[in-house]
Amino acid sequence: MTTTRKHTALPKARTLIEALPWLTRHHGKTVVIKFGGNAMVDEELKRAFAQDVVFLRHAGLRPVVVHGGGPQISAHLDLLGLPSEFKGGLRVTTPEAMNVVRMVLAGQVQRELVGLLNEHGPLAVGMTGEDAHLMTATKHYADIDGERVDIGRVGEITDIDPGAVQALLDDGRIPVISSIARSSDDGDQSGVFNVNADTAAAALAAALGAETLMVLTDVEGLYEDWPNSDEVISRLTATQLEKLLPDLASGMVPKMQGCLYAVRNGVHTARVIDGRVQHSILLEIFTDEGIGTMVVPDAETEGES
Ligand SMILES: Nc1ncnc2c1ncn2[C@@H]1O[C@H](COP(=O)(O)OP(=O)(O)O)[C@@H](O)[C@H]1O
Ligand SMILES: CC(=O)N[C@@H](CCC(=O)OP(=O)(O)O)C(=O)O
Repeated sequence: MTTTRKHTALPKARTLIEALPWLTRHHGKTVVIKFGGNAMVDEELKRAFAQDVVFLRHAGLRPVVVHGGGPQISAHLDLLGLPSEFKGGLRVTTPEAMNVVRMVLAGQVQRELVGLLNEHGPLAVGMTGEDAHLMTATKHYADIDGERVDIGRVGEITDIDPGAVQALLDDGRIPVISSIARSSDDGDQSGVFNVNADTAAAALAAALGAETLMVLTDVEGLYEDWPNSDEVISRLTATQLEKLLPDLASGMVPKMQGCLYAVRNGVHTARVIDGRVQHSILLEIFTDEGIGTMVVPDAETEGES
């Protein structure tokens, strides 16, 4: 090897070695990654996302993908001349809209992610919360200023049966899950519920005993004083987050509620990271330069990357 080649190769080796403690720490651990609809609109980002997830799998972690698709659902409803209305951060879901939600999430967004992951080998298997009783839900009512509001076929998860996901992970596969739940009511003719994907990812992370919940979105993390400042809170405990929850708005509400639920139910860290940054997952897991916001259980004082 010439001296020049040695010089250019060395930083690459250093980067790999920097990852060694994180590889050791995360080996065999389950990571639930929520890929948000707003971070999913860019082709290059989607490809980089798939590469990162496959990298995690080959590095010995057990990644599970739960995907959103809010913008894609809204675009399709718009195409059909149907309205998109949100109350308390959740889509008002008529039975007609429910059909569109299911079609777009399971038939379009999930298929695309499975395809991108499987460009790297026979790894990804798509399913929805309906499959193998993965997610069971009852009707959820929104709480708007203390009032109980009917928002249609939006579900509240009552039970998770993670058996099928565990089996896929044990088989070395990458489960890719759409946030649609079966109804707990056998007499319910419509059969399925629309669940916010952040909520579904958090519930699944807890049920799987995941080490990490990672929520990718279209902002840098949780802003301390949104929309007035772009100061990101880098780390907070469950109790600190609980105090902030009433002041949060729109899409951040289910995200941070999900993070809180996850760390209060056995998940070691819940992170909100910027899905617009290419390879943000690798940066977050394998380098010292953790980005975004990390939520930890109350007892924990020292962080992990
Ligand atoms: N405190 C906050 N910090 C950051 N973003 C916030 C905050 N409060 C509200 N938001 C809004 O939440 C959005 C993220 O939620 P959402 O649009 O549902 O993302 P995704 O499609 O990734 O699930 C941000 O783009 C921002 O507009
Ligand atoms: C009940 C509810 O609001 N469900 C969401 C499900 C998709 C989702 O959560 O997508 P993002 O992660 O891209 O926002 C919806 O219909 O938009």
